Amino acid sequence: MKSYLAAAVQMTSLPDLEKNLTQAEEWIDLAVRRGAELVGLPENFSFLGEEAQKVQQAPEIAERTEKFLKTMAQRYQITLLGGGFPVPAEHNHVTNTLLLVGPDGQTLAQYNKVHLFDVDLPDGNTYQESATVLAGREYPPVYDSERFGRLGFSICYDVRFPELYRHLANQSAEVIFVPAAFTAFTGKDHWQVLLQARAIENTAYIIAPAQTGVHYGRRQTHGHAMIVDPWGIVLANAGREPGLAIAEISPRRLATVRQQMPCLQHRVLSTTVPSA
Ligand SMILES: O=C(O)CNC(=O)[C@H](CS)NC(=O)CCC(=O)C(=O)O
Repeated sequence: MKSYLAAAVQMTSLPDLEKNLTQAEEWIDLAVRRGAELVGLPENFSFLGEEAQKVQQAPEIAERTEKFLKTMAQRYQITLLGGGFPVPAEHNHVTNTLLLVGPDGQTLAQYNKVHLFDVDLPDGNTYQESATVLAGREYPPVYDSERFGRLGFSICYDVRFPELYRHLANQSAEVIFVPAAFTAFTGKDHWQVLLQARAIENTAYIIAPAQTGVHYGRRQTHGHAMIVDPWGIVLANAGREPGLAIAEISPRRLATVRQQMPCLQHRVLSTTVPSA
């Protein structure tokens, strides 16, 4: 692992696959021009729309999205993370699936979102992700990248479940992705705090690509894609407009923080690695 630049993309995805992929490529292109070698796209980057429409279009979305990720990774010679996108599953459901693709176009890691967002918010919006999504049943993997360190994965609402991140830390994760489509309502109070908490308690980098703005109807997301360092410092924050959060991931910084704050060495109650 050497020092490198990572980018968390922030975009306003719409119920329009083609437009979203075009928008995503523009941000990837800019991230690469600015030197990023590891680029993350947010949850639902390729389609964000009505649940029924999502399920109906899932076969096309899944096929085009996977192909897009492989083409982009090869074209720009980067390692690319696609935050969740719908992949057809049984009983007219989909999985909310994340993919990590390498510069040769090969799939390096895959994860199906475990925690589904079934929540009635005080602002009147109701979310019932489980109506269309089949929950993943396995812990996310840690992908050991020689270039980028040990990469851990999660998606959006997962960020509220610290046991998932502790599992990743138990597998020696050093850089953890949290691609999200956080609601505007919860995001203003919870998003940054949760990301910093996950970074601090696991002394790991957090790369959090995000959705922002109004997508359709009353669906509005919080934005603030960010990269947080292992001390909990926000290194980059994309704010509210579509754009990028770019920061250096440094193995020296990681080692320094893990020396200054050796809490991972002081684990008492979760030293056994839970089975998947
Ligand atoms: O809104 C949409 O249509 C798109 N959103 C999503 O796809 C996902 C699943 S519904 N959103 C979250 O997980 C939000 C979590 C969250 O916001 C929190 O934990 O507070």
